[in-house]
Amino acid sequence: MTIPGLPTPVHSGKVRELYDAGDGLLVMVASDRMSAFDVVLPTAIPDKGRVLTALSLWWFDQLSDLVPNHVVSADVDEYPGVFRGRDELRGRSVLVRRLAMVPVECVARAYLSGSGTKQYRVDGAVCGVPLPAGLTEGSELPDTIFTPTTKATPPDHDAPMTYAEVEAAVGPEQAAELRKLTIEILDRGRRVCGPRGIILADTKVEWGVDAAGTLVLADEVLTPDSSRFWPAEEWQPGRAQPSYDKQPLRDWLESSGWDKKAPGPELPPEIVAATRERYVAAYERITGERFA
Ligand SMILES: Nc1ncnc(-c2cnn(Cc3cccc(F)c3)c2)c1Cl
Repeated sequence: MTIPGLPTPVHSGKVRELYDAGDGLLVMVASDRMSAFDVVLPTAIPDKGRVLTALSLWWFDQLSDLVPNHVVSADVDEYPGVFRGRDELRGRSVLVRRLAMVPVECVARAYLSGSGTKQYRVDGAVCGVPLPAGLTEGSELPDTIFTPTTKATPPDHDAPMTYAEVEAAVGPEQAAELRKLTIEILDRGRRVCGPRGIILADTKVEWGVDAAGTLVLADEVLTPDSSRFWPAEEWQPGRAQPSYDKQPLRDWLESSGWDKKAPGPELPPEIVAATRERYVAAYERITGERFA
């Protein structure tokens, strides 16, 4: 989504852009683009960017007693320069302070799934963390574990890191803080989501360091794009769990005969509507607030 009059993004993700706003500031923008099975689909999901931005901001606020964060403002009328008042950014962007990003994708897991299950089946461990025997896809773990990865540049994939490798990368003090805080964030997210019928299985957070050397929570936090959200009433270890937000889309794609190596197909209106509704429902159930 190139926005006229804005500079070229300093980073373009599958569904997001990052702009330099000068004076040590960045503008993060969440688009309505949807990706599935690692493919960006041609059909946008209306309001997806606004819902995920609102949810992330709500979590930053919920976590503000635990950790400082990079948010400066989410009011586009307060943004600097060419970003100020731009309607294309309203509700789907955040003005943040530029940090020195920690070179580790900080993942915490309370359930075994995806790449974690694959590692477990080979090693009986995930990122070097030994797990009990007898676990399967979707199993709840006895404790929340820290399972970091490298920050690979596409087309390379993020590679699992052992805790010793994190210590070598950032030093033992910061490694201990990354593990403790990342686990605490997932545990807090679970305490909010669980009673509302949503299993928060895992999450990925990104950390930066400010000029004072303090760890600051950056990027997005506890959204369906950075975490696995499962409907609790459908939890069944032993198979891939349905995704709270993506399942209607995944089911349709699988039934449509789409070849996952081919470009993504256009989505029928009812699948777009069902997907939008899942994002809005997740926001309203978690925050207890109506999505406007
Ligand atoms: N506060 C910060 N300071 C320095 N760097 C970052 C940073 C770099 N990359 N990313 C990931 C990303 C966030 C959004 C849109 C994208 F395209 C990519 C975040 C941040 Cl958030």
